[in-house]
Amino acid sequence: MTVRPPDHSLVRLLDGWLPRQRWFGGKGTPIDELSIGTATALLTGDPALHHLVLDVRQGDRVDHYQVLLGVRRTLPERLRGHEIGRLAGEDGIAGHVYDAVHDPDLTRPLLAHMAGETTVGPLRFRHAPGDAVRTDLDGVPGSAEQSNTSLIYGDAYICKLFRRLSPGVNPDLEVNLALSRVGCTHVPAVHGWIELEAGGDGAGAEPVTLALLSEFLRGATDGWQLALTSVRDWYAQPAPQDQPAADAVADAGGDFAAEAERLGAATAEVHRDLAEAFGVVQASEAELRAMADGMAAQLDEVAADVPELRPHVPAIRAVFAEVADAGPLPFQRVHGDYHLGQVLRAGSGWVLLDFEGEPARTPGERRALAHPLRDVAGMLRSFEYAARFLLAGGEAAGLGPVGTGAAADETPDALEWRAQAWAERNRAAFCRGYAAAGGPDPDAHRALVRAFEFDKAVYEVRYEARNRPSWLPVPLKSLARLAN
Ligand SMILES: Nc1ncnc2c1ncn2[C@@H]1O[C@H](COP(=O)(O)OP(=O)(O)O)[C@@H](O)[C@H]1O
Ligand SMILES: O=P(O)(O)O[C@H]1O[C@H](CO)[C@@H](O[C@H]2O[C@H](CO)[C@@H](O)[C@H](O)[C@H]2O)[C@H](O)[C@H]1O
Repeated sequence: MTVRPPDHSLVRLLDGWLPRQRWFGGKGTPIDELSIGTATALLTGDPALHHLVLDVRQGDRVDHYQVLLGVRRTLPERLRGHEIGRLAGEDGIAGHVYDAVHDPDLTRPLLAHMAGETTVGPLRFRHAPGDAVRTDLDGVPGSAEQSNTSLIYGDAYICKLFRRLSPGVNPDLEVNLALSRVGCTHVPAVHGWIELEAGGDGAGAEPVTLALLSEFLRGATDGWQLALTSVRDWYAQPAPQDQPAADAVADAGGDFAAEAERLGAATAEVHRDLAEAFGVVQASEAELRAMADGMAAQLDEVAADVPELRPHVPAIRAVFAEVADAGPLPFQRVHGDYHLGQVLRAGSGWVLLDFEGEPARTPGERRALAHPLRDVAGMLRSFEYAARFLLAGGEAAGLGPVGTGAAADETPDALEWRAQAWAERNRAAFCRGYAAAGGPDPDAHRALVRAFEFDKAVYEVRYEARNRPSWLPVPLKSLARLAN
């Protein structure tokens, strides 16, 4: 049953709550209008569960966000920190309104809906063909601070609730299903999904993907954590004397290069499987020029918002201009937002997650074909991030100072040398693994990789300025080094 409560009181509560959420993509711009697009009661009684799609207008742009609201007459202590506000019968709701993802009594029913392939109002719950989804597990939100909210159901499943909705099938579901079909071993199995029927939010003919239920890889560690452990070991060692940088990093203990090389190989295998699943086209010179223009347009937009980027604009623009002449290139589906936080080291090897593309991009851009070295450049940037963030922003971001090890008393130049040494060793290992497993050799396409790296770093400047200002020095520092 779909209910459309009169908007005012609930809207007022949500208007104050929404911009404070980590996953809210419109930070930095005031909300001009917030209204309820669809409201679906998934559970009535006490507690009650309401599924809402919020229409959020900021200037000319309207985004749609998914929220799950719990309502209880009395709020148990464990849910107090998640209260959004209280309604006394306005909008047909009486009681404490809270973020339902924190209430296992309300996350458990989502599995039962998927197992039963139910339809509730415009919401359709689905499971993978032949899959008997378990219904006895409570979902609790994962600790990762990400663009979406992931509910973890015991050791079995992880259910990603997409927060900002894109029209049509979400690329994460689309790509994971397609890769599973071609036998790719580097993605988790898909168990189910939730979708909103077309027209429910005015998005068009295809249903809008709301959630993706995947195999939970218990015991797997994400690449960012593994890389940081290695970086900390490296900074904890006394400064090496008279030794080539790569050897010094290798001898420091906790070397990550063998894993980086295996990650490069897994990346090339996924690119091969993406090419098989979705095909490859030759991008013309005009298309390459359009790509370079797109990079330059993002550069101008970000420089307008972030003054610290402006001194580097001419040098970056020159690098982008070069890609227009890179010759016809094979374009295909890629990951699109590839970094160390998107890969898990599981017992079976590296697994790639989150094929949604960059959260700030339009749906069309996220699905756009690209050269696979764009992903390679994303991961190369991530090695830079891992090496640098302790120096540039880690302490401010509460992520631990560099001063825990031998590097504590070193000069800025010596620390810079250390960061470059770690990043270079791991970047080289990743590229070696990628090329050896059949990917296009990054060394043979240096101008292209460089342009993709700059483009990613510019994107990161905007991402950090909006979401984690204390991290802004991380991409700015590497841009300062690369551009000069
Ligand atoms: N299948 C999985 N098994 C175990 N952990 C996972 C799985 N999928 C995601 N995660 C964890 O959840 C985090 C967020 O997942 P991700 O798909 O990247 O979401 P977001 O789009 O919000 O960034 C990952 O960094 C990883 O730590
Ligand atoms: O994982 P998301 O899809 O939410 O990606 C966004 O957030 C990422 C940060 O969580 C951001 O990645 C940047 O920071 C990472 C370290 O936290 C680093 O490994 C990446 O290289 C760097 O780009 C990503 O850009 C953004 O889209």
